[in-house]
Amino acid sequence: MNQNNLKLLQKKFKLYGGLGSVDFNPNFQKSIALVSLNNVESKNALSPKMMAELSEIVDSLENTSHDKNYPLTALILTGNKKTFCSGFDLRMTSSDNKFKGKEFANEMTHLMNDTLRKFSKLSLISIAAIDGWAIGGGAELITACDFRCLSKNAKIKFVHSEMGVTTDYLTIGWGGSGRLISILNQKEALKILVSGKTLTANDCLQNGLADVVSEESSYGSLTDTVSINPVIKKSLDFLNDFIFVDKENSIMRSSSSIKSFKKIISSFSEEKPFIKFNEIERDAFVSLWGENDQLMALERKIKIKNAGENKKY
Ligand SMILES: CC[C@@H](C(=O)O)C(=O)SCCNC(=O)CCNC(=O)[C@H](O)C(C)(C)COP(=O)(O)OP(=O)(O)OC[C@H]1O[C@@H](n2cnc3c(N)ncnc32)[C@H](O)[C@@H]1OP(=O)(O)O
Repeated sequence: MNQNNLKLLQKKFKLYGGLGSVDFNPNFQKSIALVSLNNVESKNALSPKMMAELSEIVDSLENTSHDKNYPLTALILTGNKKTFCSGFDLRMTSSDNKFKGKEFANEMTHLMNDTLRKFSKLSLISIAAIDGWAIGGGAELITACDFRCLSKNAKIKFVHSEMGVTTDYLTIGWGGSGRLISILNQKEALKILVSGKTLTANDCLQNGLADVVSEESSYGSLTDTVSINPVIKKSLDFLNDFIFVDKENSIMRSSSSIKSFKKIISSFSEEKPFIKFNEIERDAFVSLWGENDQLMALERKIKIKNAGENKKY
């Protein structure tokens, strides 16, 4: 979608309105942002207004400024109060018939497809911190993240095949099936999508949809005090292992290297010829070589070598 059409859709969806908000905290933790879905009365369903907000946040994410010592390299996507997200806010359909129409379905799928495609291709490492339900469009959202951390009470359900009233125009509309195939495989994705089975944390750990499980679930509202939200805390631990060489002393890995790897990996897709993929990989390598982060890393290595007995290089 071109940028002008996207801006028009964002504007239109803001006017369509609805309850709730998508909140963005770029300085949640060193180098990590937090995006949270807040529409608690409807289990964090996304209203049109929230879709526009999410789309704008994703657009701004690549350029968000951050503490210069800890450039933004990762983000957590979560839902407020013991639920991740229950998909599209179905209350909209009783407030106005246009939300039951094909025109709206078409706009929604364009906006959400664009948002989640961009989200999954961000140069930031993303993790969905999932407590309670991720259902319908909510299940599709978690497929846009690189990783998923589930509480033991999490439930994932691609409800689409069950939605008798709406399946003729609201099929799997936010790009989740393609992404589910790339996370799992065609056979597993087919089973999950067609059966609409509710997947527990254990199911997801077994089939590979979950990367980590928190034995505790969250106790209450989401706050910046991560210690009271175990799913967020577990997600942070998971991310910090990627980001820091030495967590105790807050020594980061090269942020440009992390972001570059994320860009390279997310640019790979089966439709793209390998040659194109190799080109992207090559360009990234050349652009990093000789830059500050690499030179500093080399210097660190040389110091270690000179200090130690191992004189291989
Ligand atoms: C491409 C997107 C599109 C798609 O194709 O799938 C969609 O996303 S359509 C929406 C798909 N989502 C659903 O079908 C989920 C519907 N909700 C449920 O099945 C259940 O509510 C739940 C999520 C499994 C939770 O069940 P439970 O814990 O028993 O809570 P309640 O059912 O009592 O819910 C509390 C409260 O929240 C309201 N609610 C829940 N989901 C939605 C929603 N998607 N839109 C609007 N409101 C929602 C529910 O009605 C309750 O409200 P009150 O009765 O006023 O308390």
